[in-house]
Parts: sequence; C-alpha cells; structure tokens
Amino acid sequence: MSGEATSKGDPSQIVADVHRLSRAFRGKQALQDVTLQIRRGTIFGLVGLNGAGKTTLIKHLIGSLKAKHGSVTVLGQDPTVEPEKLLARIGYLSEEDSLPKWLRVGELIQFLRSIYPTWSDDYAKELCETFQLSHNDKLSSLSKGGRARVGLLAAIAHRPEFLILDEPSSGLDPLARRDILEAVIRTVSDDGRTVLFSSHLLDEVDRVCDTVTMIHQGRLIASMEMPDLTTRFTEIVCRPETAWVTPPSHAGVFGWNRQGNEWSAVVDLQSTNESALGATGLQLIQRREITLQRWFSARAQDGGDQHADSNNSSSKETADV
Ligand SMILES: Nc1ncnc2c1ncn2[C@@H]1O[C@H](COP(=O)(O)OP(=O)(O)OP(=O)(O)O)[C@@H](O)[C@H]1O
Repeated sequence: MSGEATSKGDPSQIVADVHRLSRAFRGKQALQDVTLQIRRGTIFGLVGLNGAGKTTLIKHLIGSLKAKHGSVTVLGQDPTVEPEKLLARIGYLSEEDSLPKWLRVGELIQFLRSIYPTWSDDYAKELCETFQLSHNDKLSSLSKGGRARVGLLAAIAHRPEFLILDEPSSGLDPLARRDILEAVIRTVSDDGRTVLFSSHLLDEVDRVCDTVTMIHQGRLIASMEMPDLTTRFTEIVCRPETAWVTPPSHAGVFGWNRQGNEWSAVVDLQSTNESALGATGLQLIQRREITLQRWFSARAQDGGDQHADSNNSSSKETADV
C-alpha cells in the first residue's frame, strides 16, 4: 500500500504526501482516510463526482485548510506552516473566478511579478500572446474564458514546481480548453515540474494525465497509472438468452448497463478472465477497449463498493501513483 511505498520511495521525488487525511464539515464527512502521493514530474489526474471531496483535498494541499486528522506534506513542508514560502513554489487555479476585476491585465502582471521571485517576464509575454491577452484588457470586461486564461497565466508564469488546477476547464469552450491543456503540458515538460489536474472532463484527463485517482464520497477508491486502465480493464457486451431482471453478480465485473437486449459491463482482468466469465453462462458478443469515461461511470455506479479494484491492494492500483 501507499504507506509502504512512501518508505521505499525516494522522498525527494514526492511532491505531495497525504497520509490518512480525514475532514468533516458540520458532521458530514468530506474526506475519509485518504492516503496518496504525487510523484515529481507527473501529471496527476483527480476525478470524482460533484461533492466527492476533490476541492477539500486541494485546499489541504495549498494550506487553506489545516489537516485535523492525518497529515499533508507538500514540497517537503506542512502547507500551513510558512505558507507564503510554499505558495511561491506552487501555482494554483481554482474553479472560482477570484481575480481582482478592477485591475487591467498589465496591472495584475505588475503585481504578481513583485510577489513571485521566480516570475518570468518572457514566459508571461509568451502566455499573453498564446492566450490573446493585452496588458490593456480590463479584467471586468473580459469573458469568463478570457478571465480563466488570465488565471492560468497568473498560476504558471512564475514557473511553479507544483501546479494545481481545480476544474480549470469549467465553462470554457473547447479552444480555450486546448490552450489550458497545452500550457499544462508545456509547464510539465519543463524538467521536473508536476501538475495536479482535477477535472470532470474525462477525455482531457485521459489525454494529458499520467495517472488517475478517483475519490468517491470522500474516499479514495482507485488510483492507477493511465496505461494500466486499458491493460487491466476491458468492457464486455453480453446478450442474455433469457431476459435478466438484474445482471449476474461476478467478482471483477461491475457497472452493468442495459441497452435494449444487450448488457455491457466493465471487467477487471486482474480479478477474472473471459473463460471464467464463459463458465458462468455469460454469452459475450463483444469486447471493447475501455475508456476512462466508462470505467469512471462504472465505478461511480457501483458506489466505489465493487470488488474489481478496490480490494486488490496488492496490485499496482494503490494510492502511490
Ligand atoms: N466549507 C464547507 N462547509 C461545509 N461543507 C463543505 C465545505 N466545503 C466542502 N463541503 C462539503 O464537503 C463535500 C466535498 O466537497 P468538495 O467541494 O470537496 O467536493 P468536490 O469533489 O470538489 O465537488 P465539485 O466537483 O462539485 O467541485 C461536499 O458535500 C461539500 O458540500
């Protein structure tokens, strides 16, 4: 499990280390016993339904919430101790539009370059060109997408070691999303930089992330390297000879979906295989490559409670990704 991996791993390669973090708000559990590590130089995808606990986790990482149960270390420090030191090394873009709207783009840049020792004028200029922003633009008169681009510029022009993007794509058109993702990739390609990308847009997570971690109702229910998604999971389609009222229960098969006479499900090939499925009388008519979207909806549908991957802590699918 991840605790074991922590002790074995090189600590300098761990950008964020979350150990048994729990958080409740007014008696309601927002995070429960979450343990994970984010490795240097990776793009870490964080997914989960609305209210799963993603932003609560991120708030602990940037030090706006202090861990009450469990511990959080980011770039080797407790984010709530000397937060200004840490914040100079990380970039953060939240889903909320929190830019000071009374400023112009150029004024905001002047302010930011005075607080970030590593601010890069050249990179800020390049980003202004890429995002088609002018120093003269008033933040109040920019579109939502325009302000999101300014937010991204503000988050990355000091070339942070660790960039945290919390739903950066929400409300943006596909072109603006491309800008964001390309900027993310560029940032990461600078040697050794790390990104946490929290998003509901699973095709984007699939396209840019090295790993994916899913939180469901405050619990971390799955975490894996992206290539493992397609080697470990597959989607099957069955046509029952006699109509099913409910699909059969089989270890490693989850997220059943009905389409007319056919049923599809996700199979964890580590827990079961097709010959074992055949022996149960399941008549397979098709096998499809899994998508992140299908895996995610299957996991969410089963409430994170099925046995396909959550019980296989001996596999690669631990929180150490
Ligand atoms: N300050 C707060 N006070 C009370 N409840 C809170 C607070 N912050 C979060 N919560 C609750 O904690 C749970 C997790 O919320 P969180 O914002 O972390 O989820 P999320 O995964 O980021 O959701 P979304 O995808 O909708 O942004 C939710 O039930 C939310 O209502």
